[in-house]
Parts: sequence; structure tokens; C-alpha cells
Amino acid sequence: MALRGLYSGGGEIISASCVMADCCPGDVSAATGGKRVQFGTRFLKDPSRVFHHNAWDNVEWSEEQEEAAERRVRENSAQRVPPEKQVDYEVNAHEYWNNFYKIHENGFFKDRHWLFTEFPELTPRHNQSNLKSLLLKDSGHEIIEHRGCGLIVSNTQEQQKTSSHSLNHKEQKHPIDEATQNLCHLDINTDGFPGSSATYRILEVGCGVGNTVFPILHTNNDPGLFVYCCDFSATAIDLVQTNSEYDPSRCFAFVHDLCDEDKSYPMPKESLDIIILIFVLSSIVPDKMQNAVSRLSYLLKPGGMILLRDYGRYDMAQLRFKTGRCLSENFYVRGDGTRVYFFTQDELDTLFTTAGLEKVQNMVDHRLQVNRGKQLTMYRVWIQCKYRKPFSPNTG
Ligand SMILES: C[S@@+](CC[C@H](N)C(=O)[O-])C[C@H]1O[C@@H](n2cnc3c(N)ncnc32)[C@H](O)[C@@H]1O
Repeated sequence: MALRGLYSGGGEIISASCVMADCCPGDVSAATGGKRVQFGTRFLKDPSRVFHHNAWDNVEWSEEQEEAAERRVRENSAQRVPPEKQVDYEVNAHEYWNNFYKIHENGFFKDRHWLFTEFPELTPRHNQSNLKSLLLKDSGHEIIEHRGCGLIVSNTQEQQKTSSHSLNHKEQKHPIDEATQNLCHLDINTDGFPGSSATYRILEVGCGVGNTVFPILHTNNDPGLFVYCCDFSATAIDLVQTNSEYDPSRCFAFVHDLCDEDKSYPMPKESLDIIILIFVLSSIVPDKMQNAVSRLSYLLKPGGMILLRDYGRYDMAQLRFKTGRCLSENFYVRGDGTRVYFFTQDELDTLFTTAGLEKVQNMVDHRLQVNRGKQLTMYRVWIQCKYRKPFSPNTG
């Protein structure tokens, strides 16, 4: 699935061996006088104008195109990778990613300038106003001050100081799946964990070399912010820690396998405001996804959110796989041994709601990327989700 000389994020041409370049959604700034707009706002009404921009949103697929995609997937899934090779890809998954980062170091994934238009939750101002309206809706209380998820709330003439955990929901439990119910063995001591004094905590899982983390640290100047990031590739984490922008007083990078059921994250349950998953859930074997998501949900504060962007079913990258690379339905291995799954919206909805979260956004981004120089069109399918941990039990 190498994208030879195609456009990646930021409209830059990426190198021939960039097997993962499709991780970087395209830039949308060219036609807007440099002003970046959210995905899903530039539509191709006149097909003759297709090469006028680098990318078009919400491109409708014709029935024939959909059928051709289904056919292509049937063809390239007909022959499965032999079981012993499958075991190797699973057991040595981190080594394949280590090799990837040894080759590409931090020159591969481009910085995500789209991050803050798609996920304004990562900017301090938005977080405050968003949380405020959310809580007003949920609790009927008047919020008079807010720092991260710590709140000062008034519900009578007399003002009461309280935290988000005590908005009359202290005793209430969330509807959780079995995996989440059995997670207390992963609880850590709540004293003195990294970032313990922060008021706003973000964790990025599968952070790679920090192409999301560094822009957040750069853009979000909230003094109460603390950013955690982890990856199971020690090589990637080493590149994050040795980056000149790495500041241990604001950030903690650590090696962690999100499929490891017995290893704790270095923060207590219900301590995180935001968890970011960008093109990482698709890297793990499908039958480990639910437990991985449930463990993450356990770490979210009530009102905290998981933000995800990942591959959608029939993305160009899926259709380009040759026969013999399929591991299981919609799950493939690339030439370098790294793996990728292609989601439907419903599958992601099930993963998150089973983990006790409620939907805020679940959208498919059917994008047409264009290489104007080569007059090439590429049909991309990405899914973007935001799921929130409820304050009150979800009885539905
Ligand atoms: C496609 S890359 C995306 C990297 C980064 N999120 C970005 O967007 O630049 C997938 C990342 O997930 C990491 N990864 C894959 N499986 C993982 C696991 N089980 N636990 C932790 N990280 C994992 C890989 O090492 C890699 O850095």
C-alpha cells in the first residue's frame, strides 16, 4: 500500500516508501486563503473542477464504486496469511514498529495542523466552555468557575465548592462491560503520580514520535495542562524523549502496550480529561480492541472524552492491498510487518458504548484527495469519533 509520491497531510509530497502516509489526512487550507477549515466543508459540486483543489469532502460513492470496492476486498481477502506468520506479527508487533521508526525516525508522519480544527477539545478555551454547557445540561447547576474538570458549582443561593466527581453523582456507577468491572487490579497509588498536580490531563496512546503531542504542548498554554503519551515502540518513545521540545514538567512519555491486560497506566482511574487515539486502534488485533478501549475508558473522568481518527472500511489503503496480505476480515499486514484494520462506524460505536461511553460524534469522512501534478484521484475513508464518559449512569 505504498503511496508513491502522493500527497499526505499538509499537502506535502511524501516519499516513495511511506507505507503509512495515508495516516495523515489532507490539508484543506489551499482554497481558503490559508485559513484552515474543518473536514467536511468543501464539496465537489462540479466534477470538472476536481483538480482545482487538493481535497474534497463528503464525496458520494456511486453504487458501482461501492460494489467495485466490495469486490476488491473479497479478492484481496481470499487468501489468508498462514497461522504461524500471524503469530509472529502479533508476538513481535512492537519490533515491527521499532524497525519502522528506526528507518523513518521522526521524518515520516507529518505534524497535524488539522488537529485543533477537528478536535477543538484540545484547546483550553474550548474545553472550558464545552464542559460548562455540558454540565449545566446534565446537572441543572450554575457553574461559576472552572479549571479543567475541577469545578466550583453553585446550586443554591449559597455557593458550594466541589469537584466534577461530586456533582450529585458521587455514588453513581457507570454501566460497564465485564472487562471494565474487573479492572481494579490495575489501580495505582494516587499519590505523586506524574502530572498529579495538573488540572487538565490528556493521554495520547500510540503516540509514535510525538506528531500530535508536540503541537498540543505548543498550542495549549494552560499552566494546568499535563500531557501523557505512550507507545509500545521503545524506539518511538526514545525519539519523543530526546526531542528538544520534550519538557518533563509538562509531559510524560512512556512505553506501554495498550493490549497488555496486566500492566497499569501510570495514572489513577478517572483522572484523564481526554484520551487521543489517532490511527492506533486499527494497528491492534481486532479481538483485543474491546478490552483495550474498556481499560482506557476506566481512566477517564466523568465528562472526559476519547477522541479517535482512524481508517474506514474501503479506504484506498484497504483496496490497494495485494492478495496474501489479509490476516482476518478487514485486517491486513503491510510489507513492513505492521498491521491495519478498516472500521465501520457501527463497529467503533459498539466498542465505545460497550466501554460505557456515550456518543458525541461518529462521522465518516469520505474524502477525495487529488494529486494535481499527476492528475491522480484517491478515495479516502476515515472515521472520526468522540465518545464521552457520562456523569450519570446510562440506563439505555
Ligand atoms: C499508524 S501509527 C500512528 C502514530 C501516531 N498516532 C500518529 O498518528 O502519528 C500507529 C502507532 O501505534 C503504535 N502501536 C501499535 N500497536 C500498539 C500497541 N499495542 N500499544 C501501543 N502502541 C501501539 C505504533 O507503534 C505506532 O506508533
